[in-house]
Amino acid sequence: MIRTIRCRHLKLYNTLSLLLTKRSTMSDARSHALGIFQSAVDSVIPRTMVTQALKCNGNSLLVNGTTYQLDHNVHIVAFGKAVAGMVRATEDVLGDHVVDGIASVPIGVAQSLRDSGRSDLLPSETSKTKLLEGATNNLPDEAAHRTASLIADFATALTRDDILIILISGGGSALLPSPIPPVTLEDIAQVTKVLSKNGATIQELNIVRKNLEQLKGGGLAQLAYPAKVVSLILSDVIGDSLDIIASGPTVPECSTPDMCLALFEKMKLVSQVPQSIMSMLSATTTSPVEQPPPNVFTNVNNVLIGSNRIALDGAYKKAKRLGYVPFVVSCELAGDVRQMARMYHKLVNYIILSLVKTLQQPNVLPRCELELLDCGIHKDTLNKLSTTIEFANNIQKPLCILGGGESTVTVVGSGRGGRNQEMALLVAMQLYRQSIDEPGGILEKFGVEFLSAGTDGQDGPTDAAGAYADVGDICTACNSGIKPEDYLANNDSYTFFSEVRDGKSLVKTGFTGTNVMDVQVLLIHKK
Ligand SMILES: Nc1ncnc2c1ncn2[C@@H]1O[C@H](COP(=O)(O)OP(=O)(O)OP(=O)(O)O)[C@@H](O)[C@H]1O
Ligand SMILES: O=C(O)[C@H](O)CO
Repeated sequence: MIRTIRCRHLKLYNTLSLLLTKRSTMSDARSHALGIFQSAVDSVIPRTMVTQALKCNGNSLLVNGTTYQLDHNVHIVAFGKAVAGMVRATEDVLGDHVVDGIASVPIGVAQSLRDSGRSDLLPSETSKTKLLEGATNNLPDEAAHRTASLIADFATALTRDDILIILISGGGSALLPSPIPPVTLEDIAQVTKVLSKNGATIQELNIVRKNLEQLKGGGLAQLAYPAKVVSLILSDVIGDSLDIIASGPTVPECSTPDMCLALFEKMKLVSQVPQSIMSMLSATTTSPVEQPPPNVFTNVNNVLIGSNRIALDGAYKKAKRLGYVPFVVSCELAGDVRQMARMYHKLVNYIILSLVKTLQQPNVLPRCELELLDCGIHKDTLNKLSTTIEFANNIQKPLCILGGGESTVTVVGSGRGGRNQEMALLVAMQLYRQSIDEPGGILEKFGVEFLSAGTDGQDGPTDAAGAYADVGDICTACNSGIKPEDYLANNDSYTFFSEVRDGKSLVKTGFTGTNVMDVQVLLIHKK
């Protein structure tokens, strides 16, 4: 239940506003947070990743320790939300060694890239790769199905002299539907909807897809055999499991139909799963599963070229260059957005308590530690953080805490927003409430800025990547009669940030051409 903010504390707001709108500190910290986020994105943009992965020297191509002979024998297959730019970068590196290609990309992607002035993320005019759009609303549809069939035929026609470069990113599962009859495309769309609506994880959803579709779970690599396969993979899943990203079309499969049936039972969804799927899974469990030829996967070179961890590495380096002591709390943060915001609020308190080492209240720090463990932070991480805080304190430098992953929002209201904007608003509100509850407390001795944004540049159905927020945003809102808790209750974080400070707290990067989930930047400095 959202507690009502006590707007009668007007005097205190004004003092806080004054403190928090000290122009230079505010804008410095803000531009630092944005710069750090931008570096995270820059380290996983298609051109950076692809040129690092494909090393060309004359007619030889080195990828992940394996050398390939180039002889105008490269074919491209691509599917996912971020592959248009990956195709462009691959063709730029390999030039006319690329002879043909097919890419399955989301509906409208080409137009929206052109509209936002990012034609550099589209295949060039002379590209050999056909860009085919489909999968409206990230669901498998007829258009994507047709493209998937073309891709299957394309891969099957390759010979041992060919090199197939497969470019994979998040959203690839919906863009490469290949139901095994009698299961139909509609059945696949139906089971996807039922599982997603009932809170199945992406791991659970993709295990089901892999057991029902031909190209998933290593199926595409099997069709391409005996061609040599190089798979460049951009991860949008926590843990970066290659068999889960886009349902692992080039990764050997070890799940079974039994696992799918057990999942439907566990989630009490048996009655909502199409009959053809239930029959197929039940039938396969009783007959031995067909094994792929033994050499298929020795011909496959799967390379993870981008991930949230790689993005956070980029952010870490930038923070260090800007004079912060950086610390990565985790690149696997997941769960409800309120829990994640609570964790960041606890982190702020843990850090500032450690910095001031409150001798008057010796129990506060251990309590804070227990709360963080309770929020899912590992003991090991806390120990390392504690050493980092001490180091920052000794050299009198500000701290930059970095986190990454993907939160979830249960949308109950009719407002506009996204998980990142909602998290930023929640964190700022918790800090604000603390300032009200503890006037003159230790929080006021520190500047705290928080940014949360999606690396793809789009947070929910909005044109913002996320938001940057601090106590000042909430003070400013309250001073203008805007009640943040009303916006939160209506999942209307985008409108909130648009109305406060003329929308300057929204992070707007435009479509970035990559997608490795979300990044948080928390800056803490002594005032
Ligand atoms: N008004 C809202 N406020 C907060 N979150 C919202 C709102 N509307 C939608 N969302 C969230 O936005 C998400 C969908 O947006 P988005 O396209 O960024 O995520 P996605 O489909 O997971 O894609 P990707 O993983 O590629 O970022 C959903 O998780 C949904 O809960
Ligand atoms: O396409 C998919 O399966 C998801 O985006 C996870 O990679």
